[in-house]
Amino acid sequence: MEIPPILVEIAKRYVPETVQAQLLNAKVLFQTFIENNDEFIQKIASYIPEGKLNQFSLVAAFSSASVLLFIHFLKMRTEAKLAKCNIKTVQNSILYNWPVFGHSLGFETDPVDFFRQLNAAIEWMKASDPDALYAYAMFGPKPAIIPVRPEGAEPILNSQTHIRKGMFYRLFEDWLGTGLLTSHGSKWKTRRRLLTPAFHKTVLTEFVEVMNEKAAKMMVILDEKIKTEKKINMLWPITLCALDIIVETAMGAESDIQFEENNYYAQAIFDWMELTQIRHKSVWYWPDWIWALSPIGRQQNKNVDKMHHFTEKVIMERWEHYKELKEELGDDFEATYFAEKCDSRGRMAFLDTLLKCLDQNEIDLQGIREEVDTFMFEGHDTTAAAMTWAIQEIGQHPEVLKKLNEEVELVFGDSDRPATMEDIDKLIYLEAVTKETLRKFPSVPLFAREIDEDQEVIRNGKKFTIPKGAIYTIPCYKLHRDERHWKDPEKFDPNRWLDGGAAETRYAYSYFPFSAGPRNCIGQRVIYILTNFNDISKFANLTAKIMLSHLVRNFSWTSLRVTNEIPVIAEIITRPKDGIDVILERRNA
Ligand code: HEM
Repeated sequence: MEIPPILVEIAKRYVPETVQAQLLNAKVLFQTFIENNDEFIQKIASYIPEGKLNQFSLVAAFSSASVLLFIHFLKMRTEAKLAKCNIKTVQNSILYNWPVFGHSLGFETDPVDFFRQLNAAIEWMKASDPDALYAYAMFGPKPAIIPVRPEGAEPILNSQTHIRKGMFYRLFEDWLGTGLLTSHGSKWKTRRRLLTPAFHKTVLTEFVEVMNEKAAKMMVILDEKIKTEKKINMLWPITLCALDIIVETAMGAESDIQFEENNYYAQAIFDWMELTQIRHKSVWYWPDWIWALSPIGRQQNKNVDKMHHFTEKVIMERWEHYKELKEELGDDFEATYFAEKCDSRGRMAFLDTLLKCLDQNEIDLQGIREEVDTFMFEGHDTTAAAMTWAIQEIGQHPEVLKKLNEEVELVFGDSDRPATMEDIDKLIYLEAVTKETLRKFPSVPLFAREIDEDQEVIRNGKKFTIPKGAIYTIPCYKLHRDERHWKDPEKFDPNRWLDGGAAETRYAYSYFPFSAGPRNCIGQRVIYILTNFNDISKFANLTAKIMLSHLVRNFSWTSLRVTNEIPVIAEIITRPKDGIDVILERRNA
């Protein structure tokens, strides 16, 4: 679709440059929609009787105008209410507020630019009003409320009332159904209670063995790589290793995904992520029926079928094994199965805890699939992203790598034995490195809640009201870098987390990479229980620590790019655009 040159000329002369950019953005969005849905549009057109096009267009134009006017009226009413609630929006030059559609059309389509824009909007709001706790953006008549200071996150995260996830999470349901991440109300409460024992110490101790085994395999792969490649992009090997770990720990399925370049399950997961991110950014794909009819929606269905097929097969095989053993062992079953006979290698998996619930009619097979899929989704990419950023920061700070080398030498000496839980507890500096990495790069950059009741917040004598119906969107990445809470927030400084460091007395909501309150990450219990730490500030990511300790014991490396110059993509997960390149060398080669 071409815009008449006269309009282009008028726009160039009289419309400010920032608004011109937003107009171009809207044009790209519209064109992408037309291109991707050509078939669908043709189909709609085929229903219009021949010769009736003009009449049809008139009725359609009139009805559309009425609907748009109504939406615009609702939008204006909401914005007037927000002004009374002391919540403002950003200047149009940062993010344009369109009639009817609000800010939704003004968001950058490129994920790196989108994230920069969001962060710039938060900075602008803080600079323009030092007392501001929140900013809003409109998605048509629906407001998204964004805390711009950590103090604004506390009332919602801490609440037992606001536990419903934001509407964006619906886009994960084609794969995850309504499992722990996406469900709410009594279903969520029941599932959370059922799943908590899956993180019991006996289950988790088995994981250390799996993690060591998979990390050792990654060392073999890296050894092979450095023979032929000068610079190595670490994102891919780390992601595959994390996926290998979660396939075995969640499902108990023997997995060698790291060595199988074309593994169909891994491929389906990566394709699903990519297409979900496209859907996330494209409002027109949100209604399920448009998505289902669109070519990429159909492609996505195939990915979902593949992933469900894989999980269902594993669940059924393990369930049959469970039932057979139950019959064979009678009264001894419980003690034997959970102690040593879960599979031929005597290993427990999250799935085994769920099978017991199935046996006691507390969950059905579909419920089990939802939860296993949820662990797959939440468990691998989060860890892989954190690891990747840690490797980047370590490779850019030789003094950090030196301290890590000294620490692993002290704990492991020359031995290449697997890491035990006791070893992991002793790696205090490595723990500080993982915490600082998750401060600068929390794996989940944004998370959201749907507000079911008005929530009042009083701060420095000023009252803010987060209205019912708002999507409350928490920019974890930006709040972790708040200059009122962290000195030199852009600096990577693991010393903050050592004894006497600034993090010891920090405000709790200035750092929450695992979220906080009732809907926090159930995966963090892995660390919590195993290490017997009573203080939440002492957790570290077990998987990341085991994988990183293997890496530090075997290799040294230098990062080829400066961290703060790497473009960050923050859609579902915070990751470096194009991964990270390092020069990797065998230690003591
Ligand atoms: C570095 C590693 C990880 C980070 C940074 C992380 C972070 C988070 C965050 C921020 C949330 C809240 C998300 C939201 O409200 O939308 C969450 C939820 C969750 N995480 Fe993790 N996670 C990690 C690892 C894991 C692992 C290893 C598992 C499972 C094995 C896991 C399972 C879950 C589940 C099931 C939820 C939903 C909990 C609920 O709503 O009740 N996560 N995680």
